[in-house]
Amino acid sequence: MNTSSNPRMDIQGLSKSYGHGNAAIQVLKDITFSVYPGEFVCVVGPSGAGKTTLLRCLTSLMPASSGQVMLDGAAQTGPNPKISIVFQEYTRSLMPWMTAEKNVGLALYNRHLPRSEVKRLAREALVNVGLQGSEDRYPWQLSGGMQQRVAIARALVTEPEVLVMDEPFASIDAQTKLELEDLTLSLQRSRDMTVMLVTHDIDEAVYLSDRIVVLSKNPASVQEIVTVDLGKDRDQFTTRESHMFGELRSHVLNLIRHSQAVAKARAA
Ligand SMILES: Nc1ncnc2c1ncn2[C@@H]1O[C@H](COP(=O)(O)OP(=O)(O)OP(=O)(O)O)[C@@H](O)[C@H]1O
Repeated sequence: MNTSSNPRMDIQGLSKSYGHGNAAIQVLKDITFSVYPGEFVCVVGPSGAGKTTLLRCLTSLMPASSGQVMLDGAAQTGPNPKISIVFQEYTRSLMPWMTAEKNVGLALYNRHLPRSEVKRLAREALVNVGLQGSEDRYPWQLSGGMQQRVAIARALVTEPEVLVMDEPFASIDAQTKLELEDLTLSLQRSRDMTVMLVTHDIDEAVYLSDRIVVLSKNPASVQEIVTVDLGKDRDQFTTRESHMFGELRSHVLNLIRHSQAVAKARAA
């Protein structure tokens, strides 16, 4: 990550309201931050703050009410193949009638590659997420963690510049979640990829991030951007036990508690 270089993604004054007229509810208000090449940024905030709305707007899955998102200096006007997305609900994002290999190959459908090349790339992507030997299995024959690995392979087979993940490990058991966090970190490091990940889990955010964007609520705006100076080499035991990890966790937790209290007082 190099914050002195040009941003890979520049989110400028993004606002979003649902509904119209008197019934309109503003969820995002003037969200502005940049993500730099090779950076791992997590977005956290109170429950229901608008984290998923933010990811949908910045990947153009949904139009923002105002503001814009720049990718490598160009304003985004629709979904961009340089950005891949991994959703929380792998059971709904994988095609149950397709094998793991076919699910991954699906991401390459509009590249007009020979079938043999799609097969080769899909198999290679599955190897990269530790699923060699499962290529011909269907999603329902795989554990939740394995299904999410397929979804990650499908997101990475197109070699995106930016990987956007919306609570990707929220429905995964605790042990597998740690493995998938480390898998994501190692894929990000080896490809020098830019990752933006939304999570409810503050420990996960501190463990994975170079910086954490903490959102407030009602409407969501950027409360603080926390730099995580834990170095590049992270380990589920030693990193999480370090003094700095504990301090960062407390700081982020306090920010979220504060914005939750403010939102509650405003609503009262
Ligand atoms: N399509 C929609 N139409 C109207 N309101 C919506 C829509 N999608 C989300 N909302 C509302 O916007 C607010 C933010 O929702 P969003 O899912 O973005 O928050 P979140 O921070 O991701 O939530 P969570 O913490 O539960 O994951 C919520 O009040 C939600 O009810």
